Amino acid sequence: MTKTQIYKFGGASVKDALAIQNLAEILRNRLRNNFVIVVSAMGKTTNQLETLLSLKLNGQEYSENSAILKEFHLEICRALFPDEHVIFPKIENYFILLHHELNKPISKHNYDEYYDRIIGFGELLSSRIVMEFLCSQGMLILWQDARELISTDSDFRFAKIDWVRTRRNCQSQLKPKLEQFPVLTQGFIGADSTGRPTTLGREGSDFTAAILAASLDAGSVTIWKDVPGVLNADPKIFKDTTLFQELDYEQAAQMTFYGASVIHPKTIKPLANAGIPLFVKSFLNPNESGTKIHSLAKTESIPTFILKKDQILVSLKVTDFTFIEEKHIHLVYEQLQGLKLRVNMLQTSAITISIVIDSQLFKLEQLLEHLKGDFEVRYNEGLELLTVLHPDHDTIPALLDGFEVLIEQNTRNTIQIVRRVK
Ligand SMILES: Nc1ncnc2c1ncn2[C@@H]1O[C@H](COP(=O)(O)OP(=O)(O)O)[C@@H](O)[C@H]1O
Ligand SMILES: N[C@@H](CC(=O)OP(=O)(O)O)C(=O)O
Repeated sequence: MTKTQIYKFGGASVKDALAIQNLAEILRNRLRNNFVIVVSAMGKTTNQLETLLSLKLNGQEYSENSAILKEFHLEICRALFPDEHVIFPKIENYFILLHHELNKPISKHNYDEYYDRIIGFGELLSSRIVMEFLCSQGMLILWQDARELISTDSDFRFAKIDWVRTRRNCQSQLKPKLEQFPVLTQGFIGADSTGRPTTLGREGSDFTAAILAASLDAGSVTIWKDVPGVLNADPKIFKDTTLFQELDYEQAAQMTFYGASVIHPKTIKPLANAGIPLFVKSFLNPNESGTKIHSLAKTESIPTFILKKDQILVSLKVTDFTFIEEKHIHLVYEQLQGLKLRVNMLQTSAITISIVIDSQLFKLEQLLEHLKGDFEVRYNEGLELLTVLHPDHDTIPALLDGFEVLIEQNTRNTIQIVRRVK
């Protein structure tokens, strides 16, 4: 039997009717049995659902935003389907369910669980629309609710995978279907052991594709993007980028760790462990080879630039005339872990620990609250963290033109700079 192939289509590849028609063309000659299609929410739908949530949290009116989101999906459907198509009542139905959920009470304390009940509607809507469109184009495909496959713990918004149960679900529920038909499902969403919806972290649909691949012993995963493949920098930010034809799993994992957003950071590990190749290809030029990420004996080291925006630099100074010791670092990490915050950069001096973290709703105030008893705390928001892997030192000054550098860290293979626009 041929091995399963997995295609993942992200928000940009399903952002409007033309994009969905293009997706269908990509699939037309490639589709076969043992084929899983994973889709994300359309365009910026997840951000819009986050806006709905914050309006609800602040007790503000959200009905207009919800109406705009519904109209966005209906307009795409009007361009793809005849008026009487079943998709229209289905969309109505999803919005009734969404409002039913939004009518429930929300607070800071149940926010994460509430978030996961709401945010997955983007994927549910897009997967229905794409599935119906593919069927209307003569491609018979089964729709699968990913929450029946992706089993997680109850760590809402950042749920961790229960690999044993997920594998069991995939083998017992998905595999028999795949022997007959291609299956389309949602990225990003799962459910805990009691069936409550969970999500895998923003941009987690790439990770879903990798989880399904590992659980099905798949032959390959292809993620379709609006770029030619993995480049040595984000082409939306940097000029003159170079395409990697191939990358070793480790190189790719390192790039994603520092924030190369083209692939979700958790995607590489399950694929590397199972030796499943990952292809990153352009949905705009689907016949181009893109980037193949697999096990390589020899790797190329060209300068690679990664920029993370919305960073916060927190400086923690000891107040009792001691010097920084392991116990201080331990304390800081313990608080960060409790708040599910990752350190993007750490620097210590005699009396100060400096950490760089992503800006996240509520998190900074909670962190400051927890640490103010042990440290004198200062922070700077609105910063950028620039990481250069395999730096060519001549190019660095140009990257700092017009910026103020707050901290900098150099190793032989990596430079990290926290900068702010002057
Ligand atoms: N090193 C890189 N190579 C290619 N694209 C990159 C890189 N770093 C960041 N990107 C950005 O990743 C984007 C594609 O990822 P993403 O927006 O998450 O896709 P989708 O949501 O459609 O799956 C590109 O449009 C590009 O701006
Ligand atoms: N829709 C979710 C999950 C996701 O992975 O999306 P995308 O594939 O468009 O990055 C998000 O925006 O976070």
